[in-house]
Amino acid sequence: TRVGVLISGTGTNLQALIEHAKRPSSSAEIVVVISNRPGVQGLKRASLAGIQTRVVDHKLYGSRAEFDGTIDRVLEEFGVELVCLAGFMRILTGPFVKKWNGKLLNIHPSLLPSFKGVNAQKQALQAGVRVAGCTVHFVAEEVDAGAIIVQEAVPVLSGDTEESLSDRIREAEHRAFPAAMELVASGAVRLAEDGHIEWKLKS
Ligand SMILES: Nc1nc2ccc(CNc3ccc(C(=O)NCCCC(=O)O)cc3)cc2c(=O)[nH]1
Ligand SMILES: N[C@@H]1O[C@H](COP(=O)(O)O)[C@@H](O)[C@H]1O
Repeated sequence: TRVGVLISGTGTNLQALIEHAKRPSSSAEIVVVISNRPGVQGLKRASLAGIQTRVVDHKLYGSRAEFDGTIDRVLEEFGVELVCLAGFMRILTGPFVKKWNGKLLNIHPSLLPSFKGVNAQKQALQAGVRVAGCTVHFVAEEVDAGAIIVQEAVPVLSGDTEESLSDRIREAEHRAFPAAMELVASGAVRLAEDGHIEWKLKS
C-alpha cells in the first residue's frame, strides 16, 4: 500500500513509520512526505530515508479549500492509497476528509474520547488521571472524533510534568502508529460503511 505522510514539525512519529515500513514484511511503502511548514526536521528525516518530500505552505493559500486541494493533488501525483497525519497541525476541510474517508489516519496523544484538541497531555495532568496514552483513529470531519483503530495506555507517575508525560506518551505513539498503519495497509482493519471499525478476523 502506497502511503503518504503529512507532517508539521519534528517528525518522530514519521521516523517510527519509516522504520516500520522498511521491514520486508510490511504492507506499507511510504512514497511521499508533505509538510505545511518549510525547513522542519521531519523533512530531513524523509530525505535521509530516500523518500520524496513536498512543502505545501498553508500561508501561501487564500483558503483552506485551496490548501487542501493542493495537498490532494500531490497525494494523487504519487498514487497514494493511505494517508497518515503525523504531528500535522492543520484542520482539514470536509470535502478532503470525505474523499479520503477510511484512508486517513491520525495519532492523538490521549485515550480518546478523553482530552480532545491541543495540549491533551496537559489536560490529562490537570484532570488528575492515573492512566494516559495515545490513540490512532480514522480522521472524521469532527476533530479527534473518528473511529478508533489502536490505543496504548501509559501510567501517569507522581511528579510527572507535561514534558515527562509527553515523552512517555510519545514512546507509546511510536508503537501504536506503525501498528495501526500496518493493520489498515494490510487490509486487516477497515472502516465499514456505517462508520465502525471492521476487523478481517483470521478464519
Ligand atoms: N477534519 C479533521 N481534520 C484534522 C486535521 C488534523 C488533525 C490532527 N490533530 C489536530 C487536532 C487539533 C488541531 C487544532 O485545533 N489546531 C489549531 C488550529 C489549526 C488550524 O487553524 O487549522 C490540529 C490538529 C485531526 C483532524 C480531524 O480529526 N478532523
Ligand atoms: N500528533 C501529535 O504531534 C506531536 C508531534 O509529533 P512528531 O512531530 O514528533 O511526530 C505528537 O505528540 C503527536 O501526538
